[in-house]
Amino acid sequence: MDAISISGACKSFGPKRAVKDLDLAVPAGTLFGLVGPNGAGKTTTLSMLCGILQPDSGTFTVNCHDMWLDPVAAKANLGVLPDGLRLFDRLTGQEFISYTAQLRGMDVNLAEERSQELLTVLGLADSADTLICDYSAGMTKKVAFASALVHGPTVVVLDEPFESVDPVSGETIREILRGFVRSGGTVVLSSHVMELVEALCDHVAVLADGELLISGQTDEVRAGTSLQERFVDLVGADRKLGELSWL
Ligand SMILES: Nc1ncnc2c1ncn2[C@@H]1O[C@H](COP(=O)(O)OP(=O)(O)OP(=O)(O)O)[C@@H](O)[C@H]1O
Repeated sequence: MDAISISGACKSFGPKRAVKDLDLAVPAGTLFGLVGPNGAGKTTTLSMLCGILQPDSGTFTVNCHDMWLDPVAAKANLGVLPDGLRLFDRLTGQEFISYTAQLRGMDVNLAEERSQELLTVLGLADSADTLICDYSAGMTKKVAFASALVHGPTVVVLDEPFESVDPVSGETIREILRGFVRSGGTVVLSSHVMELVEALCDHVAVLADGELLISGQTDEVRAGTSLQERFVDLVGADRKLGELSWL
């Protein structure tokens, strides 16, 4: 069964066709990496999937619920770490995670308990009572990550979850995600770090210029080489362009 299914997705911004008739299926219980060059359409695709950005056309389902026809059902078991979305930064980390949990209908005591647990696991216990506006970029990312998990979703969509995050916290996040998938959850994440995606994700899709170039098990996509090499081959980078004669 597919936890996520995208079919015929299109989105343009004026003349720019950011996503072009994209089909993508994410099997349940997988750790799925979405990679692509800058401007490939990753954030646009994930934003449409999560109900943040209105698509021009296409269907987006989460756990068989249509995100745009039945958003309440589709979002019920979904956790989202969006890229660049503002948090309520006049709340402390503890308040924000707890508030998010309560918006999800959780009991206040459980919300407080889980937010403290998440802050501790993510190394933010000492900053639990600091306002988010005073957090560093990595701390803010970790609080947003915690708020994506606090209600115990079955599917999580994470746009660049490792960006700005220190190596120790990065390993903690990877451990959390591996454990989540072992217990039956599904993860979709975008990243520019090929080594990380190759080591962490069992499935990967490569997007370029709004189109899906390849999708499948990581070993199939790698095709006997490294994901980095395969990615560069697929997106057709001209290595000579990296040479600056005057430098
Ligand atoms: N709100 C917007 N208005 C106009 N153009 C946009 C908007 N959002 C995205 N785009 C354009 O759509 C294309 C896809 O952008 P998107 O952010 O989805 O790419 P991405 O793969 O997430 O890139 P990156 O890896 O750099 O984060 C880009 O050409 C971008 O300039």
